[in-house]
Amino acid sequence: MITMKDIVREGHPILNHSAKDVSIPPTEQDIETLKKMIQFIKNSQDEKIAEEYELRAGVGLAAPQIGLSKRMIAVHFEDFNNQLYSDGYFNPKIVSHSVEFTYLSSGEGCLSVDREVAGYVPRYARITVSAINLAGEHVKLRLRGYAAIVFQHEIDHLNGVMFYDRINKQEPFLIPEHAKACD
Ligand SMILES: OCN(O)CCCc1ccccc1
Ligand code: NI
Repeated sequence: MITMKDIVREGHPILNHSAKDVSIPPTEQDIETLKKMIQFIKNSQDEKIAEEYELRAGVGLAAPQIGLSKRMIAVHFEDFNNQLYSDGYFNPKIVSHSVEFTYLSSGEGCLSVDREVAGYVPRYARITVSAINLAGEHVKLRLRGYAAIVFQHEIDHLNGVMFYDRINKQEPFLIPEHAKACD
């Protein structure tokens, strides 16, 4: 099982590099890895397991965070309408996005960043993501609000981008233009 010792922390170069596409169809090993990533996220949200294994709660995970420079992400969370997102994706790609931006008023954190970084992280308010899910289906996800934010945070990891790279250095709490808080 994946635990915090497997999570790569900022400063490790893999977090600043673009990851490689997974060859399709994914190998048994890629599928196994993605299943373990989903399980880690679920475990991190289970009070007992998280306490027992000292897991930091997360809503998503990208393969570079476990030292694998491959375009794979896992998510497990409910959005503000209680819609559950729980799956793994190979080669997720943002194929279109809104002009409008959104952001979490509480800012963002990251399992690979052991410190608070204050400020708003501007993200597209709506995105369309094409990907291959764990079941091997080509899917097209139309995401908005919190779901759009989580997926952008994870896809950023595949491109070597950390959430704090997007915070306005001069004015961290500057409201981005055409932006509305998502919470
Ligand atoms: O990359 C996964 N991660 O570090 C876990 C937290 C993900 C996250 C996503 C959106 C907003 C806040 C935090
Ligand atoms: Ni992260």
